[in-house]
Amino acid sequence: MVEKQNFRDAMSRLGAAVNIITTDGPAGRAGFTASAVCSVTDDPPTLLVCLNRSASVWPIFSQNEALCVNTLAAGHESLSNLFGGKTPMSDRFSAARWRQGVSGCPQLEGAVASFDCRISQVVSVGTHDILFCELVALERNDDTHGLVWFDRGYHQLMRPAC
Ligand SMILES: NC(=O)C1=CN([C@@H]2O[C@H](COP(=O)(O)OP(=O)(O)OC[C@H]3O[C@@H](n4cnc5c(N)ncnc54)[C@H](O)[C@@H]3O)[C@@H](O)[C@H]2O)C=CC1
Ligand SMILES: Cc1cc2nc3c(=O)[nH]c(=O)nc-3n(C[C@H](O)[C@H](O)[C@H](O)COP(=O)(O)O)c2cc1C
Repeated sequence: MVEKQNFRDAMSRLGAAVNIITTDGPAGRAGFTASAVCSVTDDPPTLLVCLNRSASVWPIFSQNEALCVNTLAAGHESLSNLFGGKTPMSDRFSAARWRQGVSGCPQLEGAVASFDCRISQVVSVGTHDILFCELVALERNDDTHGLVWFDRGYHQLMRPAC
């Protein structure tokens, strides 16, 4: 049996993009920071997001039918901390500029990419819900540098100059 702490220590060695997952709809607006995001299939274009059911945002994401995965850029570290902590929702959103995407969910200005999705399926595993998300629209910003969560800290990824 692998201990939880041992698992987390090993998982901290897997670098991952940092994302702010937003939603809006009948249950209201919410957002949280997530590194557990992954591409599932490109036909139809689908990704997954793992959300802890004990998070304050869970009731909102479980009622709304859409979300947007906003992949963070270098410079978004403090915004990531805001959406990853015990911060009131209004403080989280007032710290950045947002547009409304096709799905109605907030899209972060200056994100590396924004994946606007409808939630197509939800599977519960252990403490988390896996949200399968089918793309309805996407935006890319190729002028930004990347941001990775590795070894419990942020690391900026610079694009090489041409
Ligand atoms: N998948 C998740 O739910 C994740 C949650 N977090 C949360 O963010 C905070 C800071 O995390 P770290 O500084 O990276 O240190 P940490 O020691 O809490 O986590 C190390 C690594 O373990 C994994 N992990 C952590 N909590 C998990 C969970 N409840 N379920 C599945 N995997 C989990 C993630 O890959 C994480 O980067 C913690 O409260 C952590 O729970 C962070 C990353 C992923
Ligand atoms: C870098 C980072 C990555 C995180 N990744 C996830 C994740 O993939 N899934 C998740 O459920 N929570 C993740 N969290 C934690 C949530 O962001 C946090 O629980 C969420 O903001 C809810 O907090 P609240 O209950 O105070 O509102 C992450 C936090 C940080 C700082």
